[in-house]
Amino acid sequence: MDSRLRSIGVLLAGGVGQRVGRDTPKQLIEVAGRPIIEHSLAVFQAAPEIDEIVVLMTPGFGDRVREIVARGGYDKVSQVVDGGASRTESTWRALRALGTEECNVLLHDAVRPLLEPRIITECVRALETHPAVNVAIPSSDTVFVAVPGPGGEVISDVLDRSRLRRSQTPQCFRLSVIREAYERAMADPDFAGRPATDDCGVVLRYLPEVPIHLVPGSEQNIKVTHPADLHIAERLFQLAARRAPAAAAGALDGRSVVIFGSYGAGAELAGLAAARGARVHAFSRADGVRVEEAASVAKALSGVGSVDHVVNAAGVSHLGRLAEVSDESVADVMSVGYLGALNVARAAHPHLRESLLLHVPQGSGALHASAAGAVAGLTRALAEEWAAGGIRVNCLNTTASAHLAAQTSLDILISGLSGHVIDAGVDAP
Ligand SMILES: Nc1ccn([C@@H]2O[C@H](COP(=O)(O)OP(=O)(O)OP(=O)(O)O)[C@@H](O)[C@H]2O)c(=O)n1
Ligand SMILES: C[C@](O)(CO)[C@H](O)COP(=O)(O)O
Repeated sequence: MDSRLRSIGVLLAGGVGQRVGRDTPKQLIEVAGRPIIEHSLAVFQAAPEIDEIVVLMTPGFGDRVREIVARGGYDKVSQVVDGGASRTESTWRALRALGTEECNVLLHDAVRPLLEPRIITECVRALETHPAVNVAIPSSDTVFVAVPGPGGEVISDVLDRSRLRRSQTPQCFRLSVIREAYERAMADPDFAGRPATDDCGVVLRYLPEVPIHLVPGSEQNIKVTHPADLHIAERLFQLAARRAPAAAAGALDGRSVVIFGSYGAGAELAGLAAARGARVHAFSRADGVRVEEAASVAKALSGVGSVDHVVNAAGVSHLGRLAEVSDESVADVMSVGYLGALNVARAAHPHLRESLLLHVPQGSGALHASAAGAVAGLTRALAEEWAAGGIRVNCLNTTASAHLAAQTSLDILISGLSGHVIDAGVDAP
């Protein structure tokens, strides 16, 4: 088979998200600082195997997707097409929009935003030798058949779990194969009365002679279906950021990074960022820059001009119970710990191109906790306020060593996350 076929990612986003129950379709809800569909778009855009992306969007919301595409520079997107009344109708519309030239088609639920690049790579590789490919994971639950019984439902059969798999997406096909299956389905008067819940189901029913090869999916590749899935997805994105390997050399090539606070994590981060290609500007009290003074921060930043990332690692730590706190400690924690973060954010905004990262001051006790809570709240609110401008805002809350805090900071800067308060825990023993 021809391994040089073009590969087209189709994002199925034509649903209304009834089970999530919001006014807007769930694919437009923000998780980890971006609309869910944008996470999926970003994965397909970044995949070297993908040549083109077609989006099937809920009628009436196409312009929202076009805005996301334009703002994010997702230049592989060739068409945003109105979805149909059901998932299979959306697939059918996508197939009609794809033209006649043979290619690989990867049909993906836009509401599976945690798709791993590895899965796309394996699917496209599998399509070199298989005309149909699905992504699946074993079932950890026992699955049975329920039938109507006295007073409700009863179990009629318990299925053999060792042979059961849970179907995910992308579901991937040679275009001629999936088109043939759908043409037969659309010509079948019984199809509407017994629709398929996925595209492999259509191929299996109408082209049973075509084997559907399986590629291992991932437990993280969840489909946001119910309200609780929004929280699970948010948390999974946070964990992914924490697990990300310290950014590779060159990850910040050509980027400018301003760091306030030149002790501990600030100093370590300056070294790590420079080693990864960034132009680093570090400011501290030693240079006469005091984050608690708005004019001082603004002056430092105006000398730098446009900047890709700004990190506030300046903070005063405080340990102890409120009953034992001195007036001086209260003033320090509030002015450096909280007001400092606010000043850095306000002064950075006009210069900022990519992201702001605020370190929560370290410490313990009620005074510390109230300042930490204020910085976390500031982060979440700013992430929303600045999202339209494409600027991400995150916050790192850690008691780890300066080195681990700096590594985690670097991972957050390049992660694409926004609106996260990342608890980075402690160093591994
Ligand atoms: N008419 C439809 C219905 C669904 N989908 C897409 O198929 C994926 C999986 O569908 P599902 O989770 O069922 O989404 P919704 O149909 O939006 O959800 P619900 O059934 O709760 O309304 C989603 O990305 C969804 O947007 C689609 O493209 N066209
Ligand atoms: C395609 C799918 O995600 C595979 O698990 C699933 O069948 C879609 O079902 P939905 O009811 O449209 O969410």
